Amino acid sequence: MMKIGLTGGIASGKSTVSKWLIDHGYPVIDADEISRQVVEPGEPALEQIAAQFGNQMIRPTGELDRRKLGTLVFQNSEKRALLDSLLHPLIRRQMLETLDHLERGGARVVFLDIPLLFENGLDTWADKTIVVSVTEDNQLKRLMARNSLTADQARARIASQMPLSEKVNRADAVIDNNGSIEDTEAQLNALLQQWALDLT
Ligand SMILES: CC(C)(COP(=O)(O)OP(=O)(O)OC[C@H]1O[C@@H](n2cnc3c(N)ncnc32)[C@H](O)[C@@H]1O)[C@@H](O)C(=O)NCCC(=O)NCCS
Ligand SMILES: Nc1ncnc2c1ncn2[C@@H]1O[C@H](COP(=O)(O)OP(=O)(O)OP(=O)(O)O)[C@@H](O)[C@H]1O
Repeated sequence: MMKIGLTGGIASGKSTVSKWLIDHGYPVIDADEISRQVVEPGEPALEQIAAQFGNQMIRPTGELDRRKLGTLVFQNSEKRALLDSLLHPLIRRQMLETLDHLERGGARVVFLDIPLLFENGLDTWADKTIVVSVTEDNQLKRLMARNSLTADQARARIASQMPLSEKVNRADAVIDNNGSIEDTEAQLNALLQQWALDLT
């Protein structure tokens, strides 16, 4: 089974690319989605977050207050490291389980949509890597719009990751997502053909 690591900078367009892949029948393991599953009400990780970061991180509904925790960890790297140390082992374990399941099911290819692929050395799991890239200006604008953040808040989030330019340098292939979605889809199509991964 060929494993393709899919990454980029925050708000560079990974989810947009992932959605296209899923719509076209490819299996995608989404680390962000798993990171939400492991903190659902009743999960031990949610209790650990309450214990380490305070009960004010849990909403009256019993769910994690993602906005509040995000505001804290993206302006405090020690707190972010603490959160990462709680969640990353759980996320990794779930990803490995799903990989195993897909492998047993005879999948030919799987995409690993992982924002911190290079930061956490998970590119070693992948046969090839794709980075979804945008200019700093587009990244900032899209992140501010999507998450209703100020420019300073958005810059802090961008700064919490490896510079996108460095990810581009490490990638086997780069998708430029500055243009229209159709532009991006055309690049993906071409790449999948080049790598002989088209399903048609
Ligand atoms: C801090 C949290 C609660 C904020 O939640 P929120 O719903 O606002 O954001 P979401 O989870 O959709 O993440 C949005 C993007 O932020 C970036 N990001 C998230 N966590 C981190 C992190 N620890 N370090 C650097 N970038 C991160 C990623 O690019 C991600 O795609 C959440 O991101 C979280 O639990 N992060 C820790 C787990 C993690 O590392 N997730 C990302 C990779 S698996
Ligand atoms: N080609 C495009 N043109 C205009 N807007 C776009 C384009 N691609 C993505 N967007 C928008 O930019 C924002 C970020 O895209 P997306 O959520 O796919 O990024 P991401 O890399 O998955 O982000 P994160 O790392 O935060 O999960 C979204 O609001 C999305 O709708």
